[in-house]
Amino acid sequence: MSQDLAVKTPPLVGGMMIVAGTAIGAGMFANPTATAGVWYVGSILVMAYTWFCMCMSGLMIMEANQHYPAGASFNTLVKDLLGPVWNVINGLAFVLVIYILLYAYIFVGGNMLEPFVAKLGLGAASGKVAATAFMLVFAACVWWSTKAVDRVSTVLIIAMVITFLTSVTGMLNQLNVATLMNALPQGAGSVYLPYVWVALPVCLASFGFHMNVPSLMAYYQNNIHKVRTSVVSGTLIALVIYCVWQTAVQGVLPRHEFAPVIAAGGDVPVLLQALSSHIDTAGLSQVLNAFAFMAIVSSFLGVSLGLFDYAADMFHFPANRTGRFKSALITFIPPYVACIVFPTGFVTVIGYVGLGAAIWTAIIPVLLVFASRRRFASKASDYRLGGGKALLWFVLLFGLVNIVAQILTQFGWLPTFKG
Ligand SMILES: N[C@@H](Cc1ccccc1)C(=O)O
Repeated sequence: MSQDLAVKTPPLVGGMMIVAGTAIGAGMFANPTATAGVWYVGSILVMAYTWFCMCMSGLMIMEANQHYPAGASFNTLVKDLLGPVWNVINGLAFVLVIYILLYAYIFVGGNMLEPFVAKLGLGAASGKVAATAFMLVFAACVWWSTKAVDRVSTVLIIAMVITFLTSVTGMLNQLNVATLMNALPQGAGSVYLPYVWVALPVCLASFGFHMNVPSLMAYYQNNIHKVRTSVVSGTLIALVIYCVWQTAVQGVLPRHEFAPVIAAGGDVPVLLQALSSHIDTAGLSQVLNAFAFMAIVSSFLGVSLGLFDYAADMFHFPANRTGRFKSALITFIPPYVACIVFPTGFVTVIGYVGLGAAIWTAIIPVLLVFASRRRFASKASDYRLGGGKALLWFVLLFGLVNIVAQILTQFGWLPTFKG
């Protein structure tokens, strides 16, 4: 079995960072706004529920993956266990999610650069120029080499840890428990439960990391113990960071003051602007801005690499500059054009990410386990996720609820909190 102790595999911390790094991203800025309706206690419960289901579904991909040689891709598993139809559904949902994420990152990154570009005197064009500049600079990193992405990401992660700790400590110092509990005299109502549906898909998106599982199985040579620990602790790190962030934001910005942020589709600069009117020092809001910008860039790099490699593999583009240029065109042009032509709100599109991601991060993993338990006679040495069929149905239901919630929200059939 591949868990042979003689096989030396890389240290655990790398896997944990990969999972935490992929999970923590745009969702972070969407969560406080998307959960303004359920507010603080509700949001913590929604996040805990989502974390549990998403962590379990990650382990399900691992359980199915153990029957294949290390390095087998997500595609290989789906094609072999579920057949060509599911493989097409999976591929489409995968590409769609990445395109929407890149769209959101270019949108937000451009918005954040706009004040600087506006100083050049470009007038109304400055928003588009800013989005173009953001896309070109960071797409160039991806095109240049994976190593360039690796280097830039490492620097970003170190700077993010510093800015996150600085800004969050500053915010937690100014935290108001009455704000957090929505107990201010001018508090915005006490109806929370109907808003849970709108919050779910956005939270699902913020716990997505599942394309990492087959890569981790390759990285750790099918060592179940290491992959399981990476998935569980990486997603736990994400949960803790999201909860701290949620406390800092919803403890500073009262529920009724989310109105302008919600009206702007959850725009990150509008959220940061609203926060800065409650945070005393100007320095703190700058640190927060810097953190937000780096979080967007690091997700942009990580997510685009996923599609970049997928495109290169699918169209057999060579790994030279021209081949990489073709993969880059496929990766960046569609989301960039969409962003210039249809600039919509940020939280709105993250909801679509939740819809597409529910397919391949919740439903497909459950189906993979059903199929693999049927296909492969279980050996004593095999890993089997506990919880039996009940857990599989629990996670399947989670995926379906998220899909239905997002579709109904789109039709305007679910109550949305307006502040
Ligand atoms: N979790 C990522 C987005 C993501 C969704 C689905 C899969 C992978 C990544 C974020 O919050 O930015």
